[in-house]
Amino acid sequence: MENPTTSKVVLLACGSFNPITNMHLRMFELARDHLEDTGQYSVIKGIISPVGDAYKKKGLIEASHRVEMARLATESSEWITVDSWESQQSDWVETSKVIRHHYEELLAREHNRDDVDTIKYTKKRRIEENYIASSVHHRKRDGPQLMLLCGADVLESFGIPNLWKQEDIAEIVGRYGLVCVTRSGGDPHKFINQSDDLWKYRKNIHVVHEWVTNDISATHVRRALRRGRSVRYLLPESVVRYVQEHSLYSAESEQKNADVVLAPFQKYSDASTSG
Ligand SMILES: Nc1ncnc2c1ncn2[C@@H]1O[C@H](COP(=O)(O)OP(=O)(O)OP(=O)(O)O)[C@@H](O)[C@H]1O
Ligand SMILES: O=C(O)c1ccc[n+]([C@@H]2O[C@H](COP(=O)([O-])O)[C@@H](O)[C@H]2O)c1
Repeated sequence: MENPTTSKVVLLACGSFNPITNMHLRMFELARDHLEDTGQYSVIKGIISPVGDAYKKKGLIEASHRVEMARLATESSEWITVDSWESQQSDWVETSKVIRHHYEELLAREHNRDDVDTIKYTKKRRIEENYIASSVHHRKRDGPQLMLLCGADVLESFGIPNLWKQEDIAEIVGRYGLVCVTRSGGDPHKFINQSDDLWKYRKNIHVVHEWVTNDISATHVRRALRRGRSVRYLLPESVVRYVQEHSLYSAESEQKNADVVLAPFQKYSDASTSG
């Protein structure tokens, strides 16, 4: 049964997912536990949104493979899903626009649910129309919240000059909210404290501490694969099989986009390929 005192939350994670790792999945579990522990939130859904090919990060393999691997990885989850909208866009889409897209979808779905509920209710008790109108209004106000879920490296990338637009950061953190999972080497609390922009919105930033130092990165996985090393237990078994069946991640695939002249938003992605 839904708890009327908690706000429903949908978590959205954006990234390359090249390929999806167990840590990406764990990030969702950690975030859900953390938010629900506060007693204020109920996490109803997680969405993984792999970036499109136009992101042109070095070594980024085709979106169709990355989306399929994410689908396989989440097959057994009751609440984490994959959405291919972002990956299907021909141009790179800024994260603020990806969030907006998903928020609109969420509102549209809520709206449809309200319509269905209203019809059911009207059939049952036609005379109480005023009550129906007010309850619909109330539900909209209390509709699900969408929060961006990321690792500390993404939060810290907010500080890289000319990477993110200031108004986008304000929109993401101020309007939607952020859940940030610690990653070895980073200190999100310190970073928030040192940024006036983030400090302003600190109440909307939920820092989740991962106590088990877990340095799985997609970069590490790709490196192991091109060296013919095992990646078992770093990735879900179904993803390991998919990688093998399609012979993904070789020295050649790592050179994809190596000659691309980087746009400002890609400078971070290149620098982050160090894990
Ligand atoms: N080990 C980890 N701990 C915390 N967050 C993580 C971890 N690995 C990935 N993430 C987060 O998952 C999201 C998607 O990450 P991404 O696809 O860039 O994976 P990555 O492992 O960082 O990739 P790469 O090594 O290719 O840069 C980002 O928000 C990132 O911060
Ligand atoms: O919206 C922006 O300005 C922006 C700037 C830099 C990076 N991003 C997003 O951040 C994510 C970074 O992923 P990755 O794999 O490069 O670490 C990816 O989804 C990018 O689209 C977004």
